[in-house]
Amino acid sequence: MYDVRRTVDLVIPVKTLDRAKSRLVGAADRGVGDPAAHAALVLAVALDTVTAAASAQGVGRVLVVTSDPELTSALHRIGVEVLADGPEPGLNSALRHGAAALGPSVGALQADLPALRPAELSAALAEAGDRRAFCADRQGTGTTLLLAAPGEPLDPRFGVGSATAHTESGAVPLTGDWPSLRCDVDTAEDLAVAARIGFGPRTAAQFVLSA
Ligand SMILES: Nc1nc2c(ncn2[C@@H]2O[C@H](COP(=O)(O)OP(=O)(O)OP(=O)(O)O)[C@@H](O)[C@H]2O)c(=O)[nH]1
Ligand SMILES: C=C(OP(=O)(O)O)C(=O)O
Repeated sequence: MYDVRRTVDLVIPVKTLDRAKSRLVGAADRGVGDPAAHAALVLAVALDTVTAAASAQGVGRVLVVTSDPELTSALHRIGVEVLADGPEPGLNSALRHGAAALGPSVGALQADLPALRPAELSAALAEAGDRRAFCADRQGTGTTLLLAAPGEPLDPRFGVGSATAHTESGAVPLTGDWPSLRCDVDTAEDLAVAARIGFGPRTAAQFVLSA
């Protein structure tokens, strides 16, 4: 068990399945690039991420911000809350829109963590305590998790170089050894690393299907 002193509501953003994870097109079907195979992979990765996050100690509500109808239906089937994108376009706007619908203690989690272990997310919440904090990706340049201090705005600064941007915004870099929380999948190499950690069941099934 972890010393998780507060409950954090998480917002998880996902583009429409045809636009999301463009650098992974072809990864699920040996380079063919069939749009249906790509959508199925992005869907599986998102569902594995959300399911793991929702079961982590210290996580309260999980809200996915997306305007994708297929993902929305799949999330509703497993009892996950969904909010459509607001009027402002873009990732950080989607995060602010989601955070505004959640409680006083909020965080943002990336949707592309197919090997996520709930215990590693709980450990990150425990290390953060009541501080504004973030977890960098395994390359150290991006961000997989941003936590606002209780009662403070999320103030998300995701995008290229977000680890630096979050540090400059006063967020403490979390230091734990959490390979599954740090392994977001943008490239085929990231997917290979996540596979070695261990995919969640839906993502694993995509690769069995394409084998
Ligand atoms: N709801 C919502 N989610 C977004 C938006 N833009 C990006 N995201 C999500 O935010 C996360 C990071 O986005 P990006 O790094 O821009 O894109 P990506 O889908 O991860 O990958 P690439 O297409 O390969 O760049 C992903 O889960 C995206 O699906 C947006 O406008 N609305
Ligand atoms: C948007 C980000 O991630 P990625 O490009 O890895 O999806 C980020 O790390 O801020």
